[in-house]
Amino acid sequence: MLTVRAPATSANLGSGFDVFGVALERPADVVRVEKADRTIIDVTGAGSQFIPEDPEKNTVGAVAEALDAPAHIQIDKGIRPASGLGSSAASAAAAAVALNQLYDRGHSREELVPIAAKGEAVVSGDAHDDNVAPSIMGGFTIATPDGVTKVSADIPLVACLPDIVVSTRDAREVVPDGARVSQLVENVGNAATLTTGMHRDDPELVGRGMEDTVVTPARAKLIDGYESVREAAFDAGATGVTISGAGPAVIAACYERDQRAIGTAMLDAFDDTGADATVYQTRIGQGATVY
Ligand SMILES: Nc1ncnc2c1ncn2[C@@H]1O[C@H](COP(=O)(O)OP(=O)(O)OP(=O)(O)O)[C@@H](O)[C@H]1O
Ligand SMILES: N[C@@H](CCO)C(=O)O
Repeated sequence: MLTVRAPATSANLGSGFDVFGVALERPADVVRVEKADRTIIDVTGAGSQFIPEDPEKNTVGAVAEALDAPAHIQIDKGIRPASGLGSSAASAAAAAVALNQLYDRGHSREELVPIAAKGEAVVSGDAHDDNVAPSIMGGFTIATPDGVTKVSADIPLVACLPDIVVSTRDAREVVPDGARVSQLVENVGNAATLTTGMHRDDPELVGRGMEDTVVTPARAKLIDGYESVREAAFDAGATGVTISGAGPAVIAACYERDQRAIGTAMLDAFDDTGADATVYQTRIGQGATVY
């Protein structure tokens, strides 16, 4: 039996749609694997009642198939599904790392990224790498078709997850077909600012670079209270606020001294809309860990 813990992640960070991602110190999924004649999946933990155990429908099934590594796979969910915190990706990332080692396949962490992304294709119809890359490799990652670039940044973050569900599949439907050149120019500036901030461990630059006028406004409509939560987080000291992944979680970059106040402000703002929420005071963390 081999055990791997893979962290939650926050993709996009506003200006880096389908490219940027960060590993979060917490929460995380824990996956245990042992060799078997065919793949059998058991799921327990947060939101497990909504997660299929059929290998054709669970993200880890596609990973076992891609690695030709049939196994009994036990998933203990620490990350609720349809959260925007890379729940489906964390299981896939953990399974990829675990099965690669169990079957001695010899893939590097970077090589495991597109393999784990096959799991994402099962649930969202699209094999985007921006959640699996940081969950496997840790830090801040830039995932492009040419590979993954990683920066080991240290930035405090607050993630606030309301008690509502937004599926990635639905949130991808509202992504606009195009953007104006002025928006492209703005996003290039923001993405470059954010990347520089990651290299310098600078929450101001990272926060400023999280602005996006293309995808985020279209998706904000799917999250009741998003604008007021964002405003409350800024008022409490956040340096940047955006939708985490496909939502409904909202992520704020900040200085450590402001984390608690920002968490409380976001919770209160969701509460005003009638939604319960969970706050994670977290920071950029490491990738999947083998026990
Ligand atoms: N191992 C798994 N863990 C979580 N969800 C899974 C898993 N396998 C299949 N699913 C399905 O994937 C969907 C959740 O994935 P989705 O991408 O919508 O959310 P997410 O991973 O939390 O969000 P995001 O990618 O925006 O961070 C649910 O329908 C769930 O049943
Ligand atoms: N980049 C993806 C992340 C969620 O899986 C999206 O925003 O749709």
